[in-house]
Amino acid sequence: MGSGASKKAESNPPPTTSTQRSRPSNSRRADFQEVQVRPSGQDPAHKATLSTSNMSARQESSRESGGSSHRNRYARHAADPSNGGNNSLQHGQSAAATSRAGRSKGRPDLQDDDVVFETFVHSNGREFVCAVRGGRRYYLDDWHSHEWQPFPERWYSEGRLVPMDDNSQTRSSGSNQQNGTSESTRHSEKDDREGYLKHPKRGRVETYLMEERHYVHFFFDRQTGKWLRLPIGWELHHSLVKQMVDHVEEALPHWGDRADILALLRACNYNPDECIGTYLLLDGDGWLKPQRTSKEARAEENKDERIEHLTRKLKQLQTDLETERKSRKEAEKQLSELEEKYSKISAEATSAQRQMEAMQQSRPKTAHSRPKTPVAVAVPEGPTQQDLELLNRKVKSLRKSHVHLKMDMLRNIGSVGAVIKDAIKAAADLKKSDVGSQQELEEIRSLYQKEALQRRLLYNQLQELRGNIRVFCRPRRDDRAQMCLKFPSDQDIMVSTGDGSKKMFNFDKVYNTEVSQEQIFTDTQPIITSCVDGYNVCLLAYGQTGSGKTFTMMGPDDNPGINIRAITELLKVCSERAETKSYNLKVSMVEIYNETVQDLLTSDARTLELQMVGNVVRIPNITEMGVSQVSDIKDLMKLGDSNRKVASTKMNSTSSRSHLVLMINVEGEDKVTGAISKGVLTLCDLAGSERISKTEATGQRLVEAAAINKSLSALGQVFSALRESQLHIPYRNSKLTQILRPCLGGDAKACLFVNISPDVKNYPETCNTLEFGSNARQVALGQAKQNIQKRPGGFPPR
Ligand SMILES: Nc1ncnc2c1ncn2[C@@H]1O[C@H](COP(=O)(O)OP(=O)(O)OP(=O)(O)O)[C@@H](O)[C@H]1O
Repeated sequence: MGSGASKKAESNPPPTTSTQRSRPSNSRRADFQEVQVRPSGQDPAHKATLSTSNMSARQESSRESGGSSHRNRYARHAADPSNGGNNSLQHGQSAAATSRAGRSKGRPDLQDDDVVFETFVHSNGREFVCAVRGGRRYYLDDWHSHEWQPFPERWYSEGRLVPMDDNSQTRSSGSNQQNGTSESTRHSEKDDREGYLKHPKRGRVETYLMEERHYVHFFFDRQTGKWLRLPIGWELHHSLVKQMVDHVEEALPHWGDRADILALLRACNYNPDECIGTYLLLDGDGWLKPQRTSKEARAEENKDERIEHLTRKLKQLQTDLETERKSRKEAEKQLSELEEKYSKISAEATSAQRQMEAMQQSRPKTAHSRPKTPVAVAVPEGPTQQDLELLNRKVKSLRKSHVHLKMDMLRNIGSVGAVIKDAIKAAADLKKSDVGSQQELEEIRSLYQKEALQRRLLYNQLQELRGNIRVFCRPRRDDRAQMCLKFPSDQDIMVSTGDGSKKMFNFDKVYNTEVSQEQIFTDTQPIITSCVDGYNVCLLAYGQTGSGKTFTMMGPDDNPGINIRAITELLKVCSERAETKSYNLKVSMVEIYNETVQDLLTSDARTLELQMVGNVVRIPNITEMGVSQVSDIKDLMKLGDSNRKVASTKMNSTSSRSHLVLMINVEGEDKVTGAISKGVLTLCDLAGSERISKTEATGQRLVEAAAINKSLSALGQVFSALRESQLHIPYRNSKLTQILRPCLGGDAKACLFVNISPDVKNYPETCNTLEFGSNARQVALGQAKQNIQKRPGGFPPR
């Protein structure tokens, strides 16, 4: 928001009062103006007038009453959707009402006089920082002029108000939900992530290159001692992945190709529902289906042919079988008929035989007893010889076919027996393999136990690979304060109050109040010095004013902090490697004050512009000073320090209201291979994170507070987005997050110091700081990458 914002405000002048008209247009009054913003329906006589003096008086009374422990970043309570959401803040009065609603709901300590910061997103895409105090809403015309203007009534219908903490959510729930970028960003900068493609059916399709964070599945290769990417074929055997693929396959049974499913699952960041959704959304799209190779097509065609051939063969066999069955039935019928006939004929033959025998017995034995003339004897008609022979032949053939049938039957019974035998054998095998599986299971169990042990050993290595932000907690030494801290272990810290409430936090390292500067540096030394090997490294100090951030980062002259020790150590490491590598150390120092980046290594504290090109942040014209010996460092720090704006606050007369960012570029060239490594060490002393009511901020201090609130909220939003692997990481929400982007973008190593006060009076702020640290600790940036190139010239400039 710069001159453009001012112009817009000028072209739509808000209602002004006589007080406003009378002041010079170029006035740099750093205060709220006396205003008359009359909410509709409010009695015109009931004009609230607010001036610097009465604001201060209100604050003083609020502070003295000891009730104002509200932290401005709790502004979200004021816009609780249940209270009507952002858009329900129709005017100053309702803002106060909402504020009160928020107080009664979530923060009983929220006072009417507390300042609530918001962002007004105008429908034209521009954004303004707003502040609500005492039921009145104001907007900041320009970070440089520090002029708070009364919020124009008509703007309520021209845009929306967003509590500062919820910026990212509102952005993504707005009209740009799909691409995750704000309109304002689009208006103000050309975004090279936007693009389009031409789809044969859908026509022009808008595209956006999301800065997505993805899970990547690795396995540990013992041979190389490295974590390698899991091939799809292996991953399909992983139980968790298998479950996901099963889940998708169950929902989309016709898909069939498990590798294809897994590929889309990977693309959907292992979210089966998203995978199913994507498939269903694009199903039927010719583009989605992979092209068949000619081999696959041939195989497919052959398969169809084969199936057809086999079907034909099967049909033929079925017909043959049917014919066979019929003929067998017929043969059986014939057989039974013949058998019947045979038994009849043989019965007849037997009776004819008997008759013949009887006739022969009754014939006279002598010649005279024999009649002289032949007598015609009536012989009963029986089967002839021919008949008998025919019959015999038939019987024989029947016996033959009977034997055939019997053999067929026996053969069939034999094959059924073989099938049964096979089944029994298979069942036995199954039983055996079941026993085998049990043994295998036992082996796997013991293997798992071994693996679990090994895994514990590999945990630290994994942390390194995942790139979790390492969070160190350092409480300030304060001998006069009543301690509210306990240190159960070197990774745990317990915060307790007099009323007995306790909170436990866990960090990578928790120091006690006695820890030395040297010890602090020793613990961060390996991370810091890795920038000599081409890593981007970032160290941040976060905490309320006076908690020891500057002490930790800069430190006093006789007991220096991380900044000076780090550069000294880098010089030492570089000189140790001088035989094989030549190094070049360049230092830049900037301050981010009121959303303006200022170069601290020029006497005029020049304002710098940031350029975001893809993932790269450029700061053209930034002063870079070479450092070759330890004495250079102190001169450089002094120069930067003298240029730094230090605003006094009541809590700490030297407390800084700006972020100090020290960047050390370490470029090394291998004398043998010519390979160039380029690492950047970013050391950042953040502005105090405390609520503004405690610092009694008015006027210019209020503008500073708004800027600090905006940037630290933006840092928290970046952490949250990274932690939740959101599609859009809102780096562009503040200058601080833009500058820190290379350190929080996925290939750097990051360390966060949460500096806290041990004083029981600071309990709420201490808890807020520790919560911020806990959230940051869950952020995984991904494996840090070395920036090494064979030839110079390929590195993106900062
Ligand atoms: N560990 C410590 N041991 C001794 N003194 C300390 C320690 N930490 C901080 N102090 C002292 O406390 C005072 C406030 O510390 P410091 O200025 O570092 O706070 P800060 O968090 O940087 O505040 P600001 O936000 O204003 O920059 C200083 O006088 C500093 O010397």
